[in-house]
Amino acid sequence: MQKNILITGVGKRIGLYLAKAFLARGHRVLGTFRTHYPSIDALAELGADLYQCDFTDQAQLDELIQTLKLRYQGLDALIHNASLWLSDDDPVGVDGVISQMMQVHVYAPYQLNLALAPLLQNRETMTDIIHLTDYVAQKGSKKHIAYAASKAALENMTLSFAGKLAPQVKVNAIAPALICFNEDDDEDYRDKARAKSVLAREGGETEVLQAIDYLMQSQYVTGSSLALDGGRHLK
Ligand SMILES: NC(=O)C1=CN([C@@H]2O[C@H](COP(=O)(O)OP(=O)(O)OC[C@H]3O[C@@H](n4cnc5c(N)ncnc54)[C@H](OP(=O)(O)O)[C@@H]3O)[C@@H](O)[C@H]2O)C=CC1
Ligand SMILES: Nc1nc2c(c(=O)[nH]1)N=C([C@H](O)[C@@H](O)CO)CN2
Repeated sequence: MQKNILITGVGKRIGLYLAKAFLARGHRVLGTFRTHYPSIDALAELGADLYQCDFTDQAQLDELIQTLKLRYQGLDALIHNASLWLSDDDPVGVDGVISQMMQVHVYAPYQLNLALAPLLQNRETMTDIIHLTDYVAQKGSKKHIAYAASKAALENMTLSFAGKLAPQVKVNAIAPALICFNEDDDEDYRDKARAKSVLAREGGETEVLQAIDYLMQSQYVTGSSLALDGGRHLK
């Protein structure tokens, strides 16, 4: 059965991988993006409905929400993937770092969940909200304090929304550690990053898709967080 699946941050990497995977299965992908890469045109060619929205701009978020509520009757899954990995010493300054982290990882998911809940409740079967958090939500991070705090808030919202939207909507988190390196990560960084977990490897985007598949097919899991961390907590 074709599902309507909203994925935020589909322009690159994990979000792009997920959008392509669900399109290949014949589902209707609604994708939000900030930067218009060639990948956005490729997703449009594949049939995705694409919406440009910078989640740090409230007016753009308001417009996105109004458009989605007007255009779609129902939603089967809302996957909060969009994220910015800013370090605390980013040139934007500490006030810019904390506000962007909260806007992208907390304000936008909070507003989208509340606004789109009626669409998620307008289905015969159970539907899903999935928050992409991070291992550091539970552990903290010395160099990404604001990032980790915002992901911890997103993790906590998983609990609140799971209680609020049950039994129609399941709400779960996926807490990855090392899924995919960035292009500019040098070998020394990569070696050190892999060594942080007992499995000592990069998880790969497929791990995230498999975790989403598990959560979406489940009839009994909500308010949970799936750790995709290679056993990093065991080190
Ligand atoms: N990659 C990894 O190893 C890990 C990833 N995660 C989490 O998994 C998810 C996907 O990770 P990954 O693919 O690496 O993420 P990326 O940082 O590579 O991409 C995230 C996407 O979010 C978009 N985005 C960033 N800022 C905004 C904004 N202000 N408004 C709207 N969209 C925005 C980006 O758009 P743009 O291209 O314009 O910047 C991009 O398309 C994230 O939530 C991340 O925190 C957690 C742990 C490890
Ligand atoms: N939005 C993003 N969040 C995170 C990223 C990323 O590239 N974008 N990368 C990581 C790292 O993989 C880290 O877990 C290990 O280096 C974390 N979050």
